[in-house]
Amino acid sequence: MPTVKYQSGDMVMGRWPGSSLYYEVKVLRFDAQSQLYTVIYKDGTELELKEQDIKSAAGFQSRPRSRSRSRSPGRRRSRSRSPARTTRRSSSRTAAAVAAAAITESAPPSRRDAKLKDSLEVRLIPLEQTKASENNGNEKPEKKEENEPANKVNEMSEAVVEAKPEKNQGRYNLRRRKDDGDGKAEAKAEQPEEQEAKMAAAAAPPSVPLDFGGKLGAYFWLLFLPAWVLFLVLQVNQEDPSLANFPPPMPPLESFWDAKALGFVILWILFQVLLYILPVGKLSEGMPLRSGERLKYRTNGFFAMVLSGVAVAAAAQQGADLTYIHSHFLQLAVASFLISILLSSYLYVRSQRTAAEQLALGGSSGNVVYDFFKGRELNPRIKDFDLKFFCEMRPGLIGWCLINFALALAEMKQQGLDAPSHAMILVNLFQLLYVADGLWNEEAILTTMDLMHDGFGFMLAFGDLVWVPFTYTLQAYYLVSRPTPLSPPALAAIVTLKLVGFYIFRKSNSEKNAFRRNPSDPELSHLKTIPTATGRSLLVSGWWGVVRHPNYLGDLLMALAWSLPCGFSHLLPWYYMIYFIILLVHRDSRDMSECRRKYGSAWDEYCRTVRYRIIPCVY
Ligand SMILES: NC(=O)C1=CN([C@@H]2O[C@H](COP(=O)(O)OP(=O)(O)OC[C@H]3O[C@@H](n4cnc5c(N)ncnc54)[C@H](OP(=O)(O)O)[C@@H]3O)[C@@H](O)[C@H]2O)C=CC1
Ligand SMILES: CC(C)=CCC[C@@H](C)[C@H]1CC=C2C3=C(CC[C@@]21C)[C@@]1(C)CC[C@H](O)C(C)(C)[C@@H]1CC3
Repeated sequence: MPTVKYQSGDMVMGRWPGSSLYYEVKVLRFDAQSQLYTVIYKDGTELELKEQDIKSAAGFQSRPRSRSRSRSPGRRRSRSRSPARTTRRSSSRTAAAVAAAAITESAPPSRRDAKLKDSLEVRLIPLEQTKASENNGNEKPEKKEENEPANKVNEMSEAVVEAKPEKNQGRYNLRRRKDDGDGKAEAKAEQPEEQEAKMAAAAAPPSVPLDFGGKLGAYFWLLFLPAWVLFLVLQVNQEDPSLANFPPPMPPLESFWDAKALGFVILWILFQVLLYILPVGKLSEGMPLRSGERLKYRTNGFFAMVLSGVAVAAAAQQGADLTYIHSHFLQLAVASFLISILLSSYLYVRSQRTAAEQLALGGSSGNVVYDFFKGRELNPRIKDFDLKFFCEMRPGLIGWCLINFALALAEMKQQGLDAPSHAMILVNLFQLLYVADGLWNEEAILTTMDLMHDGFGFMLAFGDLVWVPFTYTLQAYYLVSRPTPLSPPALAAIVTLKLVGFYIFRKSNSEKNAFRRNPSDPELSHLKTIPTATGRSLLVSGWWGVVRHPNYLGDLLMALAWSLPCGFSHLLPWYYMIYFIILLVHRDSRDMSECRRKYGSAWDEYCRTVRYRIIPCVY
């Protein structure tokens, strides 16, 4: 029977990930199966540590100032730069201070010091092991610190943690927090029994606060979202869609249903399924799951879009009347809604048989309506067919472009034009570019919130299959019967706005995606980062140092450029802009809570350093 060295409640010294520094921690529990201690740092960060990374407090003393000063020049520079190293107020330092001190330094010392002053001055210094206490392989990191300039120390330790986790495992014997989701590489270095233990520990999703107004909110959204789509579709069909004409008249019930429309929607989805499963294009790896597994995704979205375009053009050539989409918009939306209901019901039912480790952290509240709405299973798959990825990236998204194109044809037909209006061309091209870019960079979706954290339930199924194709097309629908002339300067200004927004959106998304995929990418070596307890780091310069969601900023500028061509006569074409502000502000706050939970004080440090959320100096 193995002995447990430390008991719950013991105050001991725990090693901080990626460093040789020890902090005072409290032992919370010991897991006999995984042989790991869960400990809590003074700032609330929880970690799971192996026994070798825990020492009794007796073997430690405060780091003597003189010793640190007598190190190599690189080391000396590091000491003199960081106020934390010289401020001695107590015998321990918080985990946040480590994160703060570890922001990789490429900025001049004075600027960096000024930035960190706030957070570090009141913090405490780490303890150092006395010679007498066991070393357990701490030599390497110490040496590195001595041999390299201070700014490199953290870069190196991060690179080791993230790019070469196997090595790190050997050197530090640390295990990341169980909810961090980046465990695959560690698993590689472990024995099968250890992996099993780890997976078991990672399995049960911890409870997270309910979102979207909780259980009552879920009832509301379930009713409101379809009703809102119905309202928009009926409203845009009115001759005068102004708010004075609210509510729009309700058409007879039988006009909601058209079997042919359902047939078309099913055909379209099946066609997209076919394109998705074709063994063409790259197989990309998703981010590591809680279990350590990395799923593979066929990222051939751009190819699917091009083939869809060819198929639609061929159908039109054969005499297919695409303006049917305009004249049967409501029926097509209803058919898609039915499919989204069927799909979410299937998802809910199958999630009852899904292993706990495959459930999302939200969506397992036990309340049927909430869980149905939010989605329980993180990555529902039928064999290799990933339902969430497929629905988010294919039928609705490519369908959005098809509908826009059909609406341009409808405009020409209705207004007797030889070519679509400038406004219609702008809206079509802008949104086509947005979708094409999303599909071209399809791999990047694998590092977004929906793919990494959200379960697949009604919200996303409805969002992907109904909301996107039937509300994101509203501007084009609006223009069909409402000619909106644009002067050349207005045209130029709108195009410029779109391009600026697109540049910010693409660059920032690509930067984060590249960093998440390979933190030691040489092209990103100039960026400053904050290490976190999970072993992942946070970008704190570059785009992600300007605001916390630069990608949202770019997206919002693009949304503005989509509405402007429709003019200011009605609020309706501005609906997307208003909705998008609400969606992104809410998404940002959801992401903030999620990151706060994942990264603890390192996240707070990031927020202190990057003060604005979406718009620099404003919000
Ligand atoms: N048109 C539309 O309807 C919609 C478009 N979008 C767009 O989709 C894109 C994806 O958005 P979304 O999924 O919401 O969020 P993000 O792509 O911004 O992903 C957020 C995640 O990025 C990681 N992250 C946050 N800060 C940092 C940092 N400083 N350094 C490194 N990683 C960081 C965190 O995950 P971790 O640390 O776990 O990697 C966080 O959870 C955006 O461009 C958005 O505008 C989104 C919603 C709707
Ligand atoms: C109100 C309601 C039903 C909300 C559901 C939200 C969904 C519509 C959106 C959540 C995240 C999305 C993304 C895109 C489309 C809208 C949804 C599904 C996206 C695929 C659009 C194209 C972009 O290039 C993108 C790939 C970055 C983007 C990812 C997020």
